[in-house]
This record gives sequence, structure tokens and C-alpha cells, in this order.
Amino acid sequence: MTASLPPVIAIDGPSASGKGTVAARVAERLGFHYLDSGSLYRLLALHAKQRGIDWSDEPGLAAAAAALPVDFSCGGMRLDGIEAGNIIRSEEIGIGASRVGALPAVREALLARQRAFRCLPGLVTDGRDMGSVVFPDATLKVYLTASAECRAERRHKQLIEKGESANLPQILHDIVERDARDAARPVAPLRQEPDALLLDTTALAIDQAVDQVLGWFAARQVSGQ
Ligand SMILES: Nc1ncnc2c1ncn2[C@@H]1O[C@H](COP(=O)(O)OP(=O)(O)O)[C@@H](O)[C@H]1O
Ligand SMILES: Nc1ccn([C@H]2C[C@H](O)[C@@H](COP(=O)(O)OP(=O)(O)O)O2)c(=O)n1
Repeated sequence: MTASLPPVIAIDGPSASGKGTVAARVAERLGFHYLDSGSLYRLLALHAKQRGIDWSDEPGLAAAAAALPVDFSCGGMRLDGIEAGNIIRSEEIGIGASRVGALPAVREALLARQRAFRCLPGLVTDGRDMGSVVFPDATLKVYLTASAECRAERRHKQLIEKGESANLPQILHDIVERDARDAARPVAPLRQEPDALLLDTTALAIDQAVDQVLGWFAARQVSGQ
């Protein structure tokens, strides 16, 4: 049924589990395209903030999502022509992304944009509903996670390395709250789908996680699943 479509590796999981890091490295190793779907929700949250659209205004956000002025062609992420790759990484925008992502009309408006990334030779993508909604026929679905404490420590280290101020207990609180919102929403909630393989990276190095995903993908290709 899907034999003619480029392969997809879908990596979903909670905040700061390492999805983006692992997905980008897997894509690089395979020479595949990479879609960080969370960046679209983050760019929309930032765009709404700049335009005075409330993060609960579903019709306003859906219209903004359909016409989101983003450009990934330059290797970065331009919003309205201005590089936004750094500014969307703040915890505030992460919370905004989680709030706008809870709205069904917003998710619908971003669907086609995400599916357009499925190009030859293949796509590696990460988010919350890559395997369940956006690419349900993905060749490989991975649910990547780690303990909440480990994830908070990773995010804390990441922010410190970027020279930003960071408070570990606050980060842990924000992560737990955001994951709870992402998991509780009725549309495309964060959860491990029955056909997704669990990868707990709490005790794994990045390279080990990457090798595991590549191993699973190679096995899928051999078995033709
Ligand atoms: N085993 C691991 N797997 C993936 N990321 C890890 C691992 N150990 C540490 N990290 C670090 O965790 C941080 C958060 O990763 P990131 O890819 O931003 O997560 P996510 O996309 O899930 O929010 C990064 O700084 C990354 O280098
Ligand atoms: N496919 C996706 C990706 C992200 N979201 C929402 C929910 C998340 O809390 C925010 C931010 O996602 P992002 O993957 O960038 O966040 P983390 O790096 O995992 O902290 O966006 C979503 O609803 N669906």
C-alpha cells in the first residue's frame, strides 16, 4: 500500500527526552530529510505572540497556522524573514507551543505542511503525533523517553551551555506540567502507540540511542515491514 512512498522514521516522546538530537543524527547517518515538528508549533506560538493572537484563540490561531510565514530553505528557520531558530527554544514559547498544539483546528492546519517533508530518500521526524497521526504508515515508530529528572537535567545543561539562566526545579516543574497537558488533550495526545518501539535513554549515551534506532530501521528494511 505504501511501497511507493518514501520511508519515514517517526520518533515521538516527552519533552527533553532527546528526540531532536537523536532524530537529527539518524537523519544525517541515513542521508534522510529531517522534520522537527515541534518547531512548527513553537513558530506558531511565537508568531501569535508577536501578532497579539491569544494562545487560546482557536480560529485565529488556525488561520495564522495555515498562512504561517516560515522558511526552512536557508538551513535555519525564518519567521517573517527573520531567523527564529534560537528564540523559539525558550521555555515560555515551549509552553505556548503546547497550548496552541492542544487545539484541534491548529493541528489540522499544520498537517499538510508536515506531510510535505516526506521526500526521497526518506524522512526522520520527531514530535508527539508523528507515528499516530501525521505518518501513521511510518516504516519505524519509536517512543523515546527518559525519567523526568533526567530530562530536566538535560534541558538545564542545554540552557546553561547556551549561556541562559536556568533553574532546575522550575525546569522539572515545567516539563512535568507540559507533558501532562500534551498527554491529556483529546486530539493527538502524547502516548506510546501500540506499534511504537520503546527507547528509554535514561541510562543511554546519545550514540547508543542513535545506533538502536538505526538497528531497528535496518531490521525493518530487511524484513520488508
Ligand atoms: N542519551 C541521550 N539521548 C538524547 N539526548 C541526550 C542524551 N543524553 C543527553 N542528551 C541531551 O539532552 C538534551 C535534550 O535533547 P533534545 O534533542 O533537545 O530533546 P527533545 O527534542 O526531546 O526536547 C540535548 O542537549 C541532548 O544533547
Ligand atoms: N508533533 C507535535 C510537536 C510538538 N507539539 C507541541 C507540544 C510540545 O509541548 C510543544 C513543543 O514541542 P517540542 O518538540 O519542540 O518540545 P521539546 O523539545 O520536546 O521540549 O509543541 C505537538 O503538540 N505536536
